[in-house]
Amino acid sequence: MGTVLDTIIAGVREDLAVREAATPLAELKDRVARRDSAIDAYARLRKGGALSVIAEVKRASPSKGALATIADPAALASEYEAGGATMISVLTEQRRFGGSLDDLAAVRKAVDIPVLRKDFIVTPYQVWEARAYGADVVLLIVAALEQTVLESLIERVHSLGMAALVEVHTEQEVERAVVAGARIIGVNVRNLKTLDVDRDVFAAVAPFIPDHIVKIAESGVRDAHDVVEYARAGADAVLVGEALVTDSTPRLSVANLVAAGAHPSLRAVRH
Ligand SMILES: O=P(O)(O)OC[C@@H](O)[C@@H](O)c1c[nH]c2ccccc12
Repeated sequence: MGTVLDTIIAGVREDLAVREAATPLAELKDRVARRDSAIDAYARLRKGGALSVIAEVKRASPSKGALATIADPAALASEYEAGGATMISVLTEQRRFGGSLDDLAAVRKAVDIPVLRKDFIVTPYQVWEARAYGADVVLLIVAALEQTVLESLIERVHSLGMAALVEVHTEQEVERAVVAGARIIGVNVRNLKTLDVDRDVFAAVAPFIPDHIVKIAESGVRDAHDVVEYARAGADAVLVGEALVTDSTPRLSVANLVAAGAHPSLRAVRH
């Protein structure tokens, strides 16, 4: 039996085959050529001493099923932006997360901050697709990719002017990410085999990430306290999904998380 990750990727590949048959790569390339260039997410995340909040548009998850009825993803993203989010993450995987490329395009039109395509990217076609639909950043999951594939996907992402958020779970995966040329690394504290969240994983793995690389703590943020803990452990940014999509006041909640990450007591640990 394969893992949850294997199952998700099998579905992603099936859906991808349908889109590839409908839209040739050449057509995507034409659309990419007509777009404005991507926003420099690396610079935005690096800028300023304060911790950045990346707010996610997430309708469902494999662990919890449906999370929220998001009638208007663009409106939600605008609330996140107004609350002070540095970047918006949009789930585009359909089967388990209920997302779509239409969500990505809608969010892109609504906000002026970088937008991340959160999906299970395994081929260059999906990278072109991300750019064609307006993504500035693409998620690449080390555990899902052979080293040579990871390297070539990072190169493709960079060559299209985008940034790669390279997701890891362990020290060994950090090493693979660094060797492959990652500039932004996210430690996902959700175990992709058991789907359990263990926030201590960030503090255990982050010290192995070199200083020049942006460090993102992914998953499990419930409140300001969790943000402060991740910041103390060296996070430059936190990526928050469930807590925000299930909140009735997302703008205020983002603002609270941003304020927690900017607290003066964190200045000593942030450089
Ligand atoms: O909803 P949470 O616990 O705040 O987590 C957000 C984000 O980290 C999570 O959605 C995520 C992290 N890595 C992923 C990879 C694929 C899909 C989803 C994810």
